[in-house]
Amino acid sequence: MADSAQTQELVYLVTGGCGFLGEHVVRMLLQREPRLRELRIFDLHLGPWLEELKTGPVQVTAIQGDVTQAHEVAAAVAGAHVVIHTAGLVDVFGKTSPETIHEVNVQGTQNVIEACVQTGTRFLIYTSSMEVVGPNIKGQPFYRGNENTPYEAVHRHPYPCSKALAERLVLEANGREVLGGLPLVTCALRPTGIYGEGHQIMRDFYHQGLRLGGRLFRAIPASVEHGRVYVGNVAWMHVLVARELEHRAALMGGQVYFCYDNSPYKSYEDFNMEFLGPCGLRLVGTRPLMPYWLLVLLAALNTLLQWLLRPLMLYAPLLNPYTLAVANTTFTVSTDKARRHFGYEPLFSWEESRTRTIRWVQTVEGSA
Ligand SMILES: NC(=O)C1=CN([C@@H]2O[C@H](COP(=O)(O)OP(=O)(O)OC[C@H]3O[C@@H](n4cnc5c(N)ncnc54)[C@H](O)[C@@H]3O)[C@@H](O)[C@H]2O)C=CC1
Ligand SMILES: CC(C)CCC[C@@H](C)[C@H]1CC[C@H]2[C@@H]3[C@H](O)CC4=CC(=O)CC[C@]4(C)[C@H]3CC[C@]12C
Repeated sequence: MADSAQTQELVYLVTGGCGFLGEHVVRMLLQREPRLRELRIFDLHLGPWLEELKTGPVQVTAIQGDVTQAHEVAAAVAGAHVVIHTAGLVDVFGKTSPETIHEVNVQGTQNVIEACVQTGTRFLIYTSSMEVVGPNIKGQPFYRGNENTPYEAVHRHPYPCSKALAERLVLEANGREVLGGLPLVTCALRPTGIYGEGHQIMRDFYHQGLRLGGRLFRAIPASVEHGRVYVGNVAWMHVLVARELEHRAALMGGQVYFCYDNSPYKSYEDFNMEFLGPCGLRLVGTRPLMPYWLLVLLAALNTLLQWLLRPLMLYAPLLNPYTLAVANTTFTVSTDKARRHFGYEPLFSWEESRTRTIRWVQTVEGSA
C-alpha cells in the first residue's frame, strides 16, 4: 500500500455508505484521505446526495447492492485496498425478523470477509457496537469501562447477538491468507450510542416533543449514564484506523476499540436535551414521572400489541422491554486505547459536536 499511497492510488470501499454513519465516513474520507483514487459506496439504498460527490477529484463509484448476496459483495470488493464495513440492520424495535437481522449482520459480514480473502483485499475495518459488550440481560452497569473491563456479555436480543457474532467473525479472520498470499488485517470499532447530523432517533424524539406541545417527559432517572459519541468522531476514527492498519498491523490486527470522544456522561434523555433544549423542547420532571414498574408494563404491552397488530400493520414504538432495559442501565466507557494504538484524538470538540447537532436539529422538518 505504501507505493500506491504516494501516487494516490488507493481504492476504498464503504459498505452501508448511505447510512447515518456511512455518509459521515464517506464525506470524511473525501476530506481527509488525500491518497484516495477511488471511493466505492455500496448500499442497498443509494442516496441522491452521492451525485454531488461525483464532481470532485476522487472517483466516486456508487454500487447498489446487498451484503447478503456474496457475488455482489465480491464484485464490489475486487481491487479495493481497504474495506470499511458499516452496513448493518440497526433494529432494536422489532421492525425486522431475527432471521433477517442475522442474515444481514452476520452472513453479510461473512460475505465481506470471504470477498476480501478471495479477491486479495488486505485491510478490513468493521463497525461493531458497544452492544457487543452490553448492557447484558442482567442489566448490570458498565461504568467508565474500557476494552479490558471484565463484564458478563450475555445477550438475547437479535441485534446485539448478531453484532457479537459478526465481530467475532471479523476478529477471527485476522491473519487469514488472502489472494496473493499476504495476511488479512482486521479490526473492530465499537461505538457507543452515536449522535449527530442525520440521527433518526433524535429526529423521532424531536417530533414526539413537538407533538406533545414542546415537552418531553422524563422516563429514566438522571443518574443512569449513557456513553454517547459524535458521528464525526466515529467517522474520523474509522478513517484513522484505515490509514494506520497497514503500518501497525501487528499491534492493531485482531483488536477491538471503543469509539469515544469528550461528549459528557449523562442520561440518555438529559443528553438529548443538550440539542433539543436549544431547539425549544423542555424535559419535564427532575425524576421519572411514571414508576418503573409501569414502564415495564407498558413496554410489555407494546410487545403484545406489536405481535397482535403484525398481520395488519407494523407497530414499532421506541419503548419495548429491550430499549427500556438499555436506556435504564448505565453504560459508559473511559479508555485511551485508540490514542495509544493509532494516535486517535477526537476531531470535533464537545462544543463543536453540540453546535453542529443543534444546527442540524433546527433544519429538521417541523422545527420552529
Ligand atoms: N446508530 C448507532 O448508535 C450505532 C450504530 N452502530 C453500527 O454502525 C453501523 C451503521 O449504523 P447506522 O449508520 O446507525 O445505521 P443506518 O441504518 O443509518 O445505516 C446502515 C446502512 O446499511 C445499509 N444496509 C442495510 N442492510 C443492507 C444490506 N443488506 N446490504 C447493503 N447495505 C445494507 C442501509 O441501507 C443503511 O444505509 C451499523 O453496523 C451499526 O450496527 C454501532 C453503534 C451505535
Ligand atoms: C422511552 C424509553 C424509556 C427510552 C428509549 C430510548 C431508546 C430508544 C434508546 C436508549 C439507548 C439507545 C441505544 C444505545 O444508544 C446503544 C445502541 C447501540 C447500537 O449499536 C444501536 C442503537 C442502540 C441499541 C441505541 C438504540 C436506541 C436506545 C435503546
